[in-house]
Amino acid sequence: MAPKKLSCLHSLLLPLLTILLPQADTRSFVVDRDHDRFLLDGDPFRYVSGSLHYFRVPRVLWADRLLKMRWSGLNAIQFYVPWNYHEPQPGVYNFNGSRNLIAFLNEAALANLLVILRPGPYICAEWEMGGLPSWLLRKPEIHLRTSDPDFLAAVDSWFKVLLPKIYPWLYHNGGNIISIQVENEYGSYGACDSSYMRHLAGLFRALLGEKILLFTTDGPEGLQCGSLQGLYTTVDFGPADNMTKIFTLLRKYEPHGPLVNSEYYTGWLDYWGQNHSTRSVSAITKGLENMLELGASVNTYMFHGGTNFGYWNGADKKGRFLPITTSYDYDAPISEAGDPTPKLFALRNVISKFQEVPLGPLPPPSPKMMLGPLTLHLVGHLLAFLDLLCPHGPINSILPMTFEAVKQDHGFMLYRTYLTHTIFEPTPFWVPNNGVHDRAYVMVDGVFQGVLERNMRDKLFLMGKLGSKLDILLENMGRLSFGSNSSDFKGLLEPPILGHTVLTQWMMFPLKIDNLVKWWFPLQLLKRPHPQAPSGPTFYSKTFPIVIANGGGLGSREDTILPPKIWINGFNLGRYWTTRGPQQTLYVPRFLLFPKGALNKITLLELENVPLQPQVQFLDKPILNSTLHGLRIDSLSADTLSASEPMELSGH
Ligand SMILES: CCCC/N=C1\SC[C@@H]2[C@H](O)[C@H](O)[C@@H](O)CN12
Repeated sequence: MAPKKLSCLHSLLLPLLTILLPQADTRSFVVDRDHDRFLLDGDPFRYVSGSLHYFRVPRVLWADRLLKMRWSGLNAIQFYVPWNYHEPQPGVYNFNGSRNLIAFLNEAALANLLVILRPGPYICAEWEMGGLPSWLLRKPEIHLRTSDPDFLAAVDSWFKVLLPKIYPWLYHNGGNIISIQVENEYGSYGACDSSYMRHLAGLFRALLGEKILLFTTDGPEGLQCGSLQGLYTTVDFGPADNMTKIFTLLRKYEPHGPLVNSEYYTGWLDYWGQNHSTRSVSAITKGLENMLELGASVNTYMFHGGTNFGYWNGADKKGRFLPITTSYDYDAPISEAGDPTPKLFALRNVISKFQEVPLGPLPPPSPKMMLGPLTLHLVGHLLAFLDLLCPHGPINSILPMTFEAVKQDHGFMLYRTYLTHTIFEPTPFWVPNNGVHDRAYVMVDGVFQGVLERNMRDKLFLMGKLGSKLDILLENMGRLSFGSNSSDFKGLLEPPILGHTVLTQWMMFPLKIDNLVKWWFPLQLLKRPHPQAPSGPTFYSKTFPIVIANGGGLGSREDTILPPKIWINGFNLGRYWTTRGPQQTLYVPRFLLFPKGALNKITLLELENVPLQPQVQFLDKPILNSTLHGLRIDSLSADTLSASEPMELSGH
């Protein structure tokens, strides 16, 4: 291994690793087409891999998850590299903390796991914009995932930073990366731009050399456009699919060499408002055994899903816009909270029939904590903090501007205009062409009027006086991560209409909500309550000590599960939607909570039905499968939730 920077323990291990491992010049991972297999250092090799995404797991928990995956019998892991996670602004790079890709590779090496790396540039993964940075859309005409020169220039610039970082970690250079995927299910995109794929392949070869195995992954329907001469073709499918039929089709692209399923689905993703997805243990284990009996190499997607913290969830479009939930539990063998499930033991049992699995006990599930209910106090209406939320003041324009046009990547923007005449009767208010992307909380003179929502609710009825202030708080709920048009612009895409009047003269306030919560709220002891009863977007908070009756003393801080959407000590836990479900709780890793002696701070932003005093409860079990479909909030027991519409928080 050639890790760059190791802890002292790792430095002690390195000489040992060097002795035990073959020297870099004898290391190889290749396709043996004569025997339809891989060879690792010249010996027959089959990988049984699992996907986990470092960008969905706090760094402090990486080693725990990787140990559990190794113990499960996996000999490799597969993960993406999200471009937008590491290049937040053009030319600005972040590989620190939970973004430290090299540290994650090192943790995988220490867990004795090989790596199948998928750097994109597009990754899908139900991640915000499929991993592409939204600042690409500042050129509105850009044609993503094609040989569009503007797109390729940005891709080249990004990969010239990323790929040299991983070069030392290629297996034949002494690292643990055995193969690298080019793009992701390109055959499903619809552009079918082979010059784009050839450009990527050339770039990877130029920056990574000729030895590393480069491959593609597509569903069976995408193999035609997704595969490319010189890249090893692999396929993805789940337990309900016809393995024989799909592998037969794959053989048309790879007549010789090992069969590979790069994404064998152990579960599935969740959308807000839809039922929680599950996949049966028996179907999954049967399918895995059938593939292993064929000698195929398999990556289980996901083995550990994790969480879409902050604003990082993506979205799909299936007739209508469907944001992905904060939880990426995926019904995976390791739960979102990091706990082994029966599915893990069942898969380990199958794997043990084909290769050695580590002996010894599996780490037990992490202890969970219950606390509360805690009653939050009202801090103030969102509009009362506009000076702190938008310190640079508004941007003025005759027509409303998108998030991308004002360089607001995530979260919220406030659109403001003033009525140019009095509206005496309730009058239709709407945005043409489904132009609300994605949810709009409408206020007149600070009084909440209702919500417009993309594909769901397109009209309100308003009244107001000449000069009344019309405020629209616009929520970006995550950009499309799959499908043929990922140029998913956010904001008011058209000027709203009130009656027969096209509303113009807009002020745009890009809101830095996370800065307010992280820096100002702790400092600003003053409250700025509503001039009237709570109405519309409102902040609440609560400080509290952690007292864990755990053996009488103050036990270690445990993981816990919080109902509504929330910030904990400034960390953005993600989105939450009580009236939609299926997710009713949010995962709170224990490292976010301060032990005794320090006060923890919960901050909540309610957007719609704002209670006087919402309550939150720390639970010791997640609730990911209760789609409420219009059930009233107060019909739920107090120990699950009391918050109404949840809200936004920024990236971490
Ligand atoms: C039927 C739609 C297939 C889209 N592909 C999906 S949905 C879940 C997974 C992840 O998004 C993964 O990132 C994709 O490569 C394949 N896949």
